[in-house]
Amino acid sequence: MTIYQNLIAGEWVGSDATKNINPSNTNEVVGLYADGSTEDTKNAIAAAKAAFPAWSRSGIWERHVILKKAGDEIMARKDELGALLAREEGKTLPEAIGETIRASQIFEFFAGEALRLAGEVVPSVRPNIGVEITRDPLGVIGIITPWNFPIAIPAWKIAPALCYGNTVVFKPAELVPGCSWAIVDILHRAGLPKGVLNLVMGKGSVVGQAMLDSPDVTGITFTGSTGTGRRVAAASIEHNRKFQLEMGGKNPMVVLDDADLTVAVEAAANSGFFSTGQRCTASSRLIVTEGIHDRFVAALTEKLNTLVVDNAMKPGTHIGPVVDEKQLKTDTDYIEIGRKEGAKLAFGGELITRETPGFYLQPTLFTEATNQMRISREEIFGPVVSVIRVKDYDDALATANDTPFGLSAGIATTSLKHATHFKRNSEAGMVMVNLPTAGVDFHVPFGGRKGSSYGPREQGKYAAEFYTSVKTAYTLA
Ligand SMILES: NC(=O)C1=CN([C@@H]2O[C@H](COP(=O)(O)OP(=O)(O)OC[C@H]3O[C@@H](n4cnc5c(N)ncnc54)[C@H](OP(=O)(O)O)[C@@H]3O)[C@@H](O)[C@H]2O)C=CC1
Ligand SMILES: O=C(O)CCC(=O)C(=O)O
Repeated sequence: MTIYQNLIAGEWVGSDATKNINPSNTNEVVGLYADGSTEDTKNAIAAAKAAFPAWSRSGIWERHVILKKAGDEIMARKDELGALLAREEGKTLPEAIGETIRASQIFEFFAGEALRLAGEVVPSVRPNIGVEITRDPLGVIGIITPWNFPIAIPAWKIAPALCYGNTVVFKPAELVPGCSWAIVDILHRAGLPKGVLNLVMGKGSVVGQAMLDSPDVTGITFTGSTGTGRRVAAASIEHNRKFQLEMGGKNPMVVLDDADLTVAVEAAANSGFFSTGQRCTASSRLIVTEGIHDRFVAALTEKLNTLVVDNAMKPGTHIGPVVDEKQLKTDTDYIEIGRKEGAKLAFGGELITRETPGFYLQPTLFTEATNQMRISREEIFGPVVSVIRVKDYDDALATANDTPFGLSAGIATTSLKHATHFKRNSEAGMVMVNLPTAGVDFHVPFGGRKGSSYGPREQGKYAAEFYTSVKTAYTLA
């Protein structure tokens, strides 16, 4: 089998490799991907540092053309790349193609942003002096991505990093290197100069750690677990480096008595269980007022009965497998914890077998959960959802906000008053009304509050805040 190699200083290198396994069919090896070392990472950082002066002064048309070419090629290959994504991560083929389209749109968006780079000229408070405010690129950006969005998250970090004139060392999650390799290959062929974008696949504890330890990495953007996020933060403070963290969520969806039941059930099923619940924006707490509680639980259970869990590539599958054995164990451990805590298992909870050997788990719904139970407080990151019964809207809002996290939050209601109040008073970075808490647009800010995020927002034009440093220049006229 061919080894998909790392890209360091414009050369494909590496002979040690790790198998990329399909979670829908563990007999299938998706490909062999290079296993980078500390030395490889140091070489990649040195290459990115050497390439920075020229790339930071490159023309905006050159950046536009390269990012646009990448966006166009990803779109032209959406079915093939979507299939690769579904095979390596396990989300269903339609979801995977949708994510691939999103990645293409992100490159197109930042191709446009490259042409819109601008500063400000303002008068000084002193006579005969001009003031210019501009944005400089940071330098070498370390990009560390998780496994759950194998093409969209790399796209929304790489595209702005390059657009604003930074060079990059990129380390994707070891579980899903395929889509990352493909987009780096596309950008390389699109004409990026040597060393501007370096790919080092391999273990977080080796490659990621070497990035954290390097004084030459001037910014790190990270999405993943809270534990690793804290390591990124500690190491970055040590090096006086800018960093941005997107971590977990325990996102609430409030369902009020006056909700449209169909809208509420569709939003809850999508948010809680699609993409196998493996989204940081998933709703894992359904906070339901008394008057609709029993009808909502009955309708949601009926909906769950219709969802097909199977091979991600099979037509008709609604929910693919869990990503790997480790995550499956986390999910089943939490199901056991929920049972012991006294929540009622209203649906699912069992492992299932399918034609192909994979990590299949039934969508799992607990009712009679409290907001203090571990299943309601800790991020599970699987298709496991708790329903928490509350008295009224005020109780629902207080319960929704009573969490260490604050990424996204939703409300299902037909009341303008409650929707408006919830948008204002939710302690989450993203609020959805009558919509799933997951599934966001690519051109507007993405990020949360409290334990979910740290640093400036990602995506849209707000991305400039992380990837650039503001400079104020004074000139005597
Ligand atoms: N907010 C989100 O979007 C996500 C949240 N999670 C949460 O995290 C839990 C565990 O997932 P997991 O994949 O283990 O998350 P991690 O935080 O371990 O992984 C995220 C990224 O960090 C890398 N990494 C791991 N250790 C280090 C290190 N010491 N230094 C630098 N980088 C490192 C990983 O590399 P590698 O994987 O190659 O070792 C991966 O690229 C999930 O159950 C879920 O709760 C997970 C994914 C996404
Ligand atoms: O919900 C989305 O569209 C994005 C979610 C996400 O970025 C994540 O789960 O890491």
